[in-house]
Amino acid sequence: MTIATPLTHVSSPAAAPASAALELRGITKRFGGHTALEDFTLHVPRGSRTGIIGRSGAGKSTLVRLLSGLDTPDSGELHLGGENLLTLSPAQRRQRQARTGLVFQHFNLLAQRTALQNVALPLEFAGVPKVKREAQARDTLAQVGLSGFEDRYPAQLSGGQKQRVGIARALVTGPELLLADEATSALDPETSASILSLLTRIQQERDLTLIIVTHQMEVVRSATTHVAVLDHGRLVESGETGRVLANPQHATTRALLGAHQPLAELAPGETLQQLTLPALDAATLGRLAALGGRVVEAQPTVIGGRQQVLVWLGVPQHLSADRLLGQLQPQAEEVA
Ligand SMILES: Nc1ncnc2c1ncn2[C@@H]1O[C@H](COP(=O)(O)OP(=O)(O)OP(=O)(O)O)[C@@H](O)[C@H]1O
Repeated sequence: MTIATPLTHVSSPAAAPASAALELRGITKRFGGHTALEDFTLHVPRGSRTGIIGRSGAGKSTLVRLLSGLDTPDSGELHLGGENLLTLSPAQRRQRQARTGLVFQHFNLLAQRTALQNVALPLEFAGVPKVKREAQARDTLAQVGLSGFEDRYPAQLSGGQKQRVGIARALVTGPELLLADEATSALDPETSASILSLLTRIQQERDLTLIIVTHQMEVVRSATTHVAVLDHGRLVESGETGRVLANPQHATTRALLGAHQPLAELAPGETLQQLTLPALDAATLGRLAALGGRVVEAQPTVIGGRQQVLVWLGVPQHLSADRLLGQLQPQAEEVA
């Protein structure tokens, strides 16, 4: 059983420190009494494809809003290209953050504009003359495989084609950093794979830094060089993707990998449920037994600075996760 010590850098500690495209230091963001990000520190190497993965509620969207300048942390430092953006005036900060290209889950294309006009929009905002911006938009559409689609409206494009337009729009201003927020979550697996290979090719050809925010380990596995695992607003594990996936140290990483599912231990008629509990005490075990469930495996973990127990349960097939949670309240906090 291992309790991971959160690493603060995605580069290997043994390696010479790579220069950072982006560095977050001790970032905390609260909403009222709720802490969405806590003392979050992350070093994103220049020229890497870094995945940031976490379950629902881990803090991914909060992080994306901070990185894209839509929100400000309560404390901490956000260095882009070696400069702490949080010490700049709002206007300077907006100007610097415009160097980050954003790719969205739901494409965010303007329905009344053609593909070409959508891609040209950031250049229009930047005051680039029409002929020049349309030529640049045409070139960028060609780079994402959409030559011939310039005059189509979003409603005339497939999901994958819309996302290609979204990527072209993010690239047209020549950003140093590309931030893809769940960019393939709305797509079928085949289209998702083609968008990930496009992002990988573009990152390599343009030598930019790509950050992929996702809840899917498959995306991390297929498209990233580095990964950071976010859980309850904290960084719990990070490093080179191959190393982390080959030897995940934290229970959350293992749960996301699905690599640590003791299916072999299940009895006929049982299904596996995974819960995080504050403690595995006699009262909880009693409630479980009354429901016909049993503990298959348990391991200690630390979530949000608190000691917890990650428990795999064999439960009767008719027992839904919701009912299980309801019966174990207040002990159970979540179903993974
Ligand atoms: N504006 C807000 N006001 C209050 N709480 C918020 C706000 N935004 C986020 N939170 C809370 O902060 C935590 C992190 O939310 P966030 O949306 O960043 O998670 P996420 O990892 O993006 O989840 P998902 O994958 O479900 O979108 C959650 O507990 C959420 O309820």
